[in-house]
Amino acid sequence: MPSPLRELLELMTQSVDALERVCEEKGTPIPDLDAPFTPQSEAFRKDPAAAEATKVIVAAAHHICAIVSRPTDQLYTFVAGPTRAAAVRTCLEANVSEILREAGPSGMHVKDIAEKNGHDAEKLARFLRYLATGHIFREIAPDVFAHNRVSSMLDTHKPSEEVIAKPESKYDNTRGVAAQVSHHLDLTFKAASQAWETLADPQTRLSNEPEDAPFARAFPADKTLWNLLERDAHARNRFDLTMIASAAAQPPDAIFRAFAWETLPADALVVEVGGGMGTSAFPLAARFPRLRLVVQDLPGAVATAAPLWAARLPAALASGRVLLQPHDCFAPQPHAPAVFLLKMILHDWPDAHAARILARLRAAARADTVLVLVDCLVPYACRAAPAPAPDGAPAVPGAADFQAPAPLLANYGAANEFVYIMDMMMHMLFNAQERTVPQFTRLLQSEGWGVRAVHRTHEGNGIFLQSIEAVPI
Ligand SMILES: C[S@@+](CC[C@H](N)C(=O)[O-])C[C@H]1O[C@@H](n2cnc3c(N)ncnc32)[C@H](O)[C@@H]1O
Repeated sequence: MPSPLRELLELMTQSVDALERVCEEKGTPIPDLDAPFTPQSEAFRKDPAAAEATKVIVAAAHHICAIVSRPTDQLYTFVAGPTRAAAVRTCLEANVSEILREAGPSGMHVKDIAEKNGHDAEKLARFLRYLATGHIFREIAPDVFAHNRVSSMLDTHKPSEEVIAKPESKYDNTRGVAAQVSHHLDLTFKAASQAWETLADPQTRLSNEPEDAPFARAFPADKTLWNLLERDAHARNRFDLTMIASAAAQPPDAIFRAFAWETLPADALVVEVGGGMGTSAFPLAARFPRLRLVVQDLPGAVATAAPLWAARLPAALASGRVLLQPHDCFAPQPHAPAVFLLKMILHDWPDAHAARILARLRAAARADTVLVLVDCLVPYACRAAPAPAPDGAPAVPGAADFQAPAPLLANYGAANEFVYIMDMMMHMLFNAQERTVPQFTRLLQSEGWGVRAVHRTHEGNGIFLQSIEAVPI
């Protein structure tokens, strides 16, 4: 009987073989860790067999580390979270990425980096060396650092002189990942520092109110992230870019697979609740110009979104096909559309609040209204049979999690860690959560919605921004 270590190694070997085979057939190289990211460097992932092989390799590699590492070393991969985060934040906000991009593949001595950004060279070298040890940046000669594929994600692609001179507009008009990292390392990081204090306090321990989240303890004047974003235009802009980055992490046509939009009649009304910058509404309006779309959000978000629409799809607003509407999702819903779309909305709210949002939509819904939720679907870490459908009804298509081959963790372990990271972030920021399919099912049912189908895609690992279709019951 082979040991788990051998079995994991065997899975890894088979997956490396499969990955190399697909990459050779498709002409999509396995990326070079030492070269900066390009969209082409990730092209191999589009193939489902390559994506599956990648997940198994990552999950098996981490699982093997957990078996053979000293337990304290393994523990410290988590204990060191704040230290790791602080090192990334330092290099991000000290504009090291922009400086190193301009230096090119031969890199730059840390004294020259410090000369440009005005920081202490010795300290910068230590942060950079720590990150290089985690495969973020490279130390290519003593104290000489260069980008690699991972560190290049921190680059805004703006001139270093500009971001050093104008830090407040550093993330404006960027493609988003650096802004997303900045948002998390600033607001989420500070909120996370208060997670235990919030749970230790009997006043907040059992509360699920957003005003009692760790965020509120870190930012007592604002209480919620939404209040902070309404008063701080820089933070709002950076947050909106995080949504654009999340959308960019998905294939551009992902929203088209969330629901069969083509089955809607001409002039059908789609209301997107909390539509933000239109990461879904833009592609929908462009591909289905006969649909009518109402994109609702808080006034600050609508004000930021309006010029984006005016620039990208001016005809949509001018013709009245797309309406941007300031609307609080806790207020009565004024429309009875063919489809309500909520993407990354319910994960921002604890159950009681999410139920109130769903109740407003149910009260406004027609008998044939469809509710489309796009959110993460959290898998269990263990092997679990799909939850039985209520009253012996047939199982909901797509409800079962994708499961990894044994002895990997059923949820593909570290390969899917991002969904648990997001779940923790939702806790820190909002007292909210990502949900399992059974949790969504119960929540929806409590407000008169029945789950009709779950749509999972390989690109999202069956987890990231998948969709649930629900109908009035
Ligand atoms: C996580 S973002 C998702 C944005 C968008 N659906 C997307 O996927 O790009 C959540 C959105 O909910 C909006 N929001 C927060 N509170 C709201 C409320 N009470 N009513 C309506 N929208 C709200 C935020 O402004 C933000 O744009």
